[in-house]
Amino acid sequence: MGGRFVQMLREGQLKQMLQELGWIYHYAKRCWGKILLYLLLGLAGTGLGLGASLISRDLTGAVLEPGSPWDQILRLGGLFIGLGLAAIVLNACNSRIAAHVNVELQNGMQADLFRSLLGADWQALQQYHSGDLLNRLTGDVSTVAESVFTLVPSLVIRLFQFMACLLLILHYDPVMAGLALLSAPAVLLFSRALVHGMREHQQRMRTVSSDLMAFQEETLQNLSPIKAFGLTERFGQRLGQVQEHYRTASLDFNRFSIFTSTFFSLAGQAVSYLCLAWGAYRLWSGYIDVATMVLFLQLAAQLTAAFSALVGLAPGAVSATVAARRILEVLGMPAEPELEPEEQKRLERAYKRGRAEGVTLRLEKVRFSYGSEAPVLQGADLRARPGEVVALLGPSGEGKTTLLRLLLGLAVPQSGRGILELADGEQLILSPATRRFFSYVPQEKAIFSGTIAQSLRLLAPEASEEELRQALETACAWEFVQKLPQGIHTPLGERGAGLSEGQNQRLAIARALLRDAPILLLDEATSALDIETETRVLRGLLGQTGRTCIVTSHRPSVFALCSRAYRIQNNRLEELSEEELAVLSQN
Ligand SMILES: Nc1ncnc2c1ncn2[C@@H]1O[C@H](COP(=O)(O)OP(=O)(O)OP(=O)(O)O)[C@@H](O)[C@H]1O
Repeated sequence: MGGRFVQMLREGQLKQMLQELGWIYHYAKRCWGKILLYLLLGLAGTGLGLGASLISRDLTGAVLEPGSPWDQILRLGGLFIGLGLAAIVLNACNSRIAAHVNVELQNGMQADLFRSLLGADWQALQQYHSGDLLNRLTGDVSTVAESVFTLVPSLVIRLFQFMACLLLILHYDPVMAGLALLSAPAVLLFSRALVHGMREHQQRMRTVSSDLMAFQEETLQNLSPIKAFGLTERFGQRLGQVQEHYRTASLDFNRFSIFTSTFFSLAGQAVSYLCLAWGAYRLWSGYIDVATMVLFLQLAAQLTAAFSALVGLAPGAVSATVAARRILEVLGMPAEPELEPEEQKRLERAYKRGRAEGVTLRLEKVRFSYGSEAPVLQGADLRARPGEVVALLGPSGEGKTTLLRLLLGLAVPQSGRGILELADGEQLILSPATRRFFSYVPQEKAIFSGTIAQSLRLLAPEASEEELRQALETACAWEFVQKLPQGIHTPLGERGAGLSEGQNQRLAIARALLRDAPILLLDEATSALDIETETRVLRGLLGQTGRTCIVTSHRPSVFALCSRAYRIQNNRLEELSEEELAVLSQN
């Protein structure tokens, strides 16, 4: 046994499980008082139930006994009803406590996980499917929260029952106690294989349920193209395939569970028969009387039941540790670096100056690749001064968006550096902390559900209605917003549903303007607009003095408004001459 234990320890499995249990304990600790109260009330409820059974016996005896005094019958009857009512009240209290603890634990874990996801390194997050993360946020969190509540009290109660029975048997007959414990070595012997098998099955179950959620989430996100391409039938079939994986994993797990529970039931039954045989022998030999024999049999049965119940807690515990591991995995993702308080103060001061005097953006010899893939950029140099509008152009997939991610500190260069330079020459290395210098209009739809005003105030919570109107006017959005029946208070659906692509883009531009940051990044931000509206939007935007602007686009109409341009091609960033830019603008 010791060898197996050491082997498990060496493999790290036990260490991992202890780490997971420790983490669950860390959460359970927050609600320790309530869990204890639940446990005590639960035990009191059990006591009341037993008391009611004893009183019912006395009450029946008193009713059947001719000439029993009425006041005794009434007293016992009152007591019986009182105990029944008290048990109902206790049950209600416990159900309330359970709800409190469950919600508290679930919310606490979810909030931590959510915070960790939002603060995680962007590149690390790319490894996960959002459906999988959603499954961890909901399914895994709920599994762990429930386990804290159901497992801990059950474990205490069953252990108490087990020890009490064992001590009683030990008191009357140590040999019988030894026999009753015979199934324990079998359990310990198989515990490693059992726990290992259970974890494997649980992990597989969690993975397939994540796949299922990821598939459903992606399907719902893409309902329009699925319908447009007539793919509803195909997606129905694909759901069937993913469900088939889920079904196979569930049934395999079920087979494993049946096998293990049958094994333990057989072991328990064999032990009961042994106890029965031993008791019969002792009775036959005249060592014990029939009453003691009956007591033994009852205690042995209870002991076996408590033991089976304890073993029965294992799947729940393993499921909780597997879910905890999946949550810990996300919590353990590398976080974006944070600044020291001194650095933070320096950044605050620099930000104020940057807003007033403008900021120069520089990339120096930057090399970047996604993971171990081929580099997207090598030796990239770029400079954009305050008041300049710099275009980034290049064939699709060459790295324009990637370059903006580097500027935003989402992606981190493997070598070289990105710098923000203030008017007095002070330099700040690009990082997540320097993101506040930027306003950004992404390529994809990025309007949240809620009213137009709520969406705009996301970046400027204090903005007045007049300021919102001005930003909408600059982005050429006011012309359609003012025609909406509820104006800026018009509610929008998911990802700005209810507006056209071009209208969504103009809202995103207005929102970016409200941020009032010294650098503006536009990633194909006007691609859905007609040339005339695009020119008006860009003129309004770029006419704002002092801002440093970087614009990615494929359109000549955009280049005509730019001061300088860089082309990304074959992993290189090359500045265009004035003549080249002029030729491009006229194409
Ligand atoms: N998250 C990512 N993980 C791995 N590779 C990526 C990721 N995003 C982009 N890439 C790869 O990096 C390269 C540059 O992509 P990027 O989106 O920067 O191109 P782009 O020039 O903006 O394209 P487009 O004009 O089509 O928007 C592409 O080859 C793409 O496959």
